[in-house]
Amino acid sequence: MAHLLLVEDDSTFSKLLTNFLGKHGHQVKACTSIREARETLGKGSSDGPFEVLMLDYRLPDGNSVDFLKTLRSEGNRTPAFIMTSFHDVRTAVTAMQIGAFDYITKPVNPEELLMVLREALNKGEVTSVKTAPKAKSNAQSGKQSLDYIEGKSKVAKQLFEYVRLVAPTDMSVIIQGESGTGKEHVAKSIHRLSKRADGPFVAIDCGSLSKDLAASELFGHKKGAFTGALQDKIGQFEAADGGTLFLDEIGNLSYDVQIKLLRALQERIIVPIGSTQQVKVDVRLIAATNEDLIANAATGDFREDLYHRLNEFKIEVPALRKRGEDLPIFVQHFVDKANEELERNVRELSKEVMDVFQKYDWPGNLRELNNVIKRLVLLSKEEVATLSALPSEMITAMEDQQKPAPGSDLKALQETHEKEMIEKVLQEVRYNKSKAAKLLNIDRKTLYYKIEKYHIE
Ligand SMILES: Nc1ncnc2c1ncn2[C@@H]1O[C@H](COP(=O)(O)OP(=O)(O)OP(=O)(O)O)[C@@H](O)[C@H]1O
Repeated sequence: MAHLLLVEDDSTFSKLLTNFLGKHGHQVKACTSIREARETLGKGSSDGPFEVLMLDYRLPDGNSVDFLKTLRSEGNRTPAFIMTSFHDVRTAVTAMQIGAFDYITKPVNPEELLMVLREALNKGEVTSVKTAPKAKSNAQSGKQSLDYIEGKSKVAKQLFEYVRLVAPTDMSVIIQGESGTGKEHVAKSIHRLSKRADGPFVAIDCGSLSKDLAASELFGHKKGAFTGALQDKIGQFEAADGGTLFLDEIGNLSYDVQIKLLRALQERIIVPIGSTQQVKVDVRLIAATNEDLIANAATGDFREDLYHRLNEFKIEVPALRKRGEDLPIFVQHFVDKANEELERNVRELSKEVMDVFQKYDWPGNLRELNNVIKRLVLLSKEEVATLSALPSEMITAMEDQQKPAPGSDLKALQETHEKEMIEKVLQEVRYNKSKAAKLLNIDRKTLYYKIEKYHIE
């Protein structure tokens, strides 16, 4: 049995969900607004602690992405997922960057809800630090992990050429790319192919670090350095000694922490908070961002000197929509993975599903593809997954995407204008085609051609 907090303002849906989850042995506390949820999560409330937060995206007093951002900045690490309409998927993708465990699209499918809940419960507390297992030997670390797809497209080949080129050096690297494109995967590849492969790979999600705790997380602290520092703590810089430190969403670090980071990089020395002792560290830094750090530097949000220190080498990870022939390769990979995880036996996706996938623009990139396929596999009873297992909103969204926005098709606009003009002039000259051609400044042959083209009577 798990203790869950549900924040949902639709009371009928909230009751349904509470009953359904209750039948599956969970205890649900339901709130209807952010304010109520804050009170429930607040100190002294007898309802907590909660194991998972289930948040409707649109709430009467705000949206749950902002709410979650605040919770994470206050140090709350309870796994959370957002329930959203398909049209808000882009927002849900942002939510995952700030530490939501997953998102689920409405109307909520019960099996899918239980799957996401199970995964959230298995994951336990959301941490900002993810340590990859140490590579066992040089020979092994040189190989790509089985979970890793390189792809065949031109952009994929170039990406891995850069990875192989920079990996053996000790250069700092900035990995830039949209959310979910696989930046962390690329960072791990660089580590595995580097001379540090036998050392640790420590990944920190700067997006989910609270401002106050970021410095202590990175550089460690001494007992009593601040309220709550009950014992000495080693920072992740020290934990990554001899290996690679991967800072995801680096643009989120505060200015103060950026200064400390620059010093650590330049002098290879860190000083834990509340300590006077310098600690020598040997760490290679890889940073990832989906922001334009140069633009942030121009506005003063990111230190330019730190940017240049990090930018010894830059790698762009392409968006899924630009990876063309890689899509079917990733699809098969994620289908195999989902079959294994969910004990299903989906062989492939139908041609219609693949057509939708090819046309869809995948704002959440590989992460979104992985999620959509997991749901497809979960909901498919047959060996071939069909359109019926796709959220209908995805198909509609894809169709809307295909249509040009009103007024944006320049050619159609020009043609409409041209037709109207020819009709007007022809009326003015009482259908004397020679006169009309003269006034329109075209020859008679062209005028005849256009009259036929636009079906002008
Ligand atoms: N080359 C790859 N082969 C197989 N799976 C991949 C690959 N790249 C990424 N993935 C999968 O796609 C998902 C997103 O990858 P990852 O977390 O590395 O993206 P990211 O760009 O770092 O995301 P964010 O911007 O949110 O930090 C993960 O589930 C990961 O397992």
